[in-house]
Amino acid sequence: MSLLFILSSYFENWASIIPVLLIIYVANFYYNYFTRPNPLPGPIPIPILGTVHIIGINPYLWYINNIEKAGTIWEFYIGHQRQLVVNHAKHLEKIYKPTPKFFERMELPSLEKFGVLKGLIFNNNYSAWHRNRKFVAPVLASPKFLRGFVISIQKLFKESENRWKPVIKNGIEFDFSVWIKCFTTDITIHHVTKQPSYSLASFDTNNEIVQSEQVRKSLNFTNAVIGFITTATYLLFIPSFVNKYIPGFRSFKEKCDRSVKYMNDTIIDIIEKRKKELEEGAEIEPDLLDHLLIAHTPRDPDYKEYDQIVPMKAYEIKAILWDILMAGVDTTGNTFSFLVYNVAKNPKILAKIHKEIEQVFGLDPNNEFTLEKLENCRYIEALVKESLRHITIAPLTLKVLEGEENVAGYNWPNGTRFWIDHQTILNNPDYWNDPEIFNPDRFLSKEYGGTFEFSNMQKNAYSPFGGGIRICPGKFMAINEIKALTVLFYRKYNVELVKNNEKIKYQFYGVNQVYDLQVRISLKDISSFP
Ligand code: HEM
Repeated sequence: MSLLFILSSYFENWASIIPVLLIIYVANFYYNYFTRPNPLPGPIPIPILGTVHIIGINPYLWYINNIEKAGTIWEFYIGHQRQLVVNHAKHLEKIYKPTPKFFERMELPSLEKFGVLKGLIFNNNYSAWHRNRKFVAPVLASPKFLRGFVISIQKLFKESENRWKPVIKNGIEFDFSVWIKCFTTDITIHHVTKQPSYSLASFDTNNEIVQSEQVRKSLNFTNAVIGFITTATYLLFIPSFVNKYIPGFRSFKEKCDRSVKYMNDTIIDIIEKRKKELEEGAEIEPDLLDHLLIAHTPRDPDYKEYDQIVPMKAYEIKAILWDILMAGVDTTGNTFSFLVYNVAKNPKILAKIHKEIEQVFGLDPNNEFTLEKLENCRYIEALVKESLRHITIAPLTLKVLEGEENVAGYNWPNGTRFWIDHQTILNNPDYWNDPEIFNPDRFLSKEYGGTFEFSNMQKNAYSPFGGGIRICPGKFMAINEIKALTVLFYRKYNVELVKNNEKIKYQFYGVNQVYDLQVRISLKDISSFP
């Protein structure tokens, strides 16, 4: 204030101080930039925007164009905040240690008011996060939960098949990237919250399902779920100053806020309704919501009278459901789109899939199958792993350092932000033979006809689900969902690209989002099995 006072006495009015303040701000910004410790390669930032104007919201694309200069660790800026990008597995050793040292993630203060930062993904309070993780992670990985999930997937797929029935004889064409997003949205909403969800029915019927109040509400909710990941990415990469004061950005931010509020209110309604049903004696089902509502209460089959653990509060459950809806939809959906594209391009891989399906499930393309059967699909498992490696849907994850640490040969202060560049690590020729080639055999042992280069791999070179204490808790759910979908499609249908010579199109919005993937689905001649 006193500086402003002194300055104001030199100028005739307040407005004339503004350019001087700006000059001071810019000079201070560049002084800090040019004297920063451990200068690394990266684009030079400008005040307020940082490097967003050069690299957009996908630092990976900037990196690809500047790979020679970048080295194994480089930097970019969001506003005035320095960000480091690590793209070598050898630098991950300390970051993935099972300690809270790299626990913190990005801050999204604009979502604070909705209470969604109190779950897992964006929770930066270690003890609150730890409590939630202990409730959630064991359920998502439990055979009981996964068994029910595999059955739900088959039921939902059957519904789509029934709608295809009248037209499938001549084959059907549609944008697979949209179909799969509807599928993963419905299955996640249904299996996590038990609510009916109609986005797949709406897609299959070209929006001609009966628009009852329930359907309309459900579709609004689905749109909010799908839009949320874009919102979160936007809030993360666009500095808050820009969102607050620049008109176009401000109105977009307000629209995001309305959608987040709608999603928030709907999730609260779902929890309250189910809580009441359970209190009135409804039967417990093996989904996540019921589990979280009853855990450590007298209705919990493992309940002990002197249990010290306090049951989950509604606000904690809300934040967790929010997380799962956000993390479970686009991730699996886009991974499966990449898989479908790569299988369509590789007839030899398709033949191996058919062979394994015949061995494990026999020739009946309508059999209901179990989680245990899926576990026997070694080739399909390798195929899923390779899909996650070749173009990984989560190319970047952020970890924030607490305290000081030496990473990549440099000492870094408290609060340093490390982005792990999974896409580059998963495609580094130092770790992978011909990484650009889509080859599931690299994950398969020699005994099963593979090359198994995976077994000699550099530590941490394969971490599409992240690593350390915050490794993805939905890993088994995702892998089983993609495996089940692979079986359901390829045992019964031909899945071809409409434009076979076109490359897959995708863009980074929080995850790599595939778009405009036109496919043709037709009934397979079952006798064509090898
Ligand atoms: C192909 C599918 C998926 C991929 C590639 C993926 C990848 C990731 C990655 C890279 C992280 C960050 C881990 C880290 O910080 O080191 C993460 C976190 C997370 N994922 Fe997934 N994920 C997938 C599917 C799912 C599914 C299906 C769910 C839930 C049903 C889920 C729930 C979560 C949650 C809750 C977190 C935050 C964990 C925490 O901070 O403690 N993910 N995932």
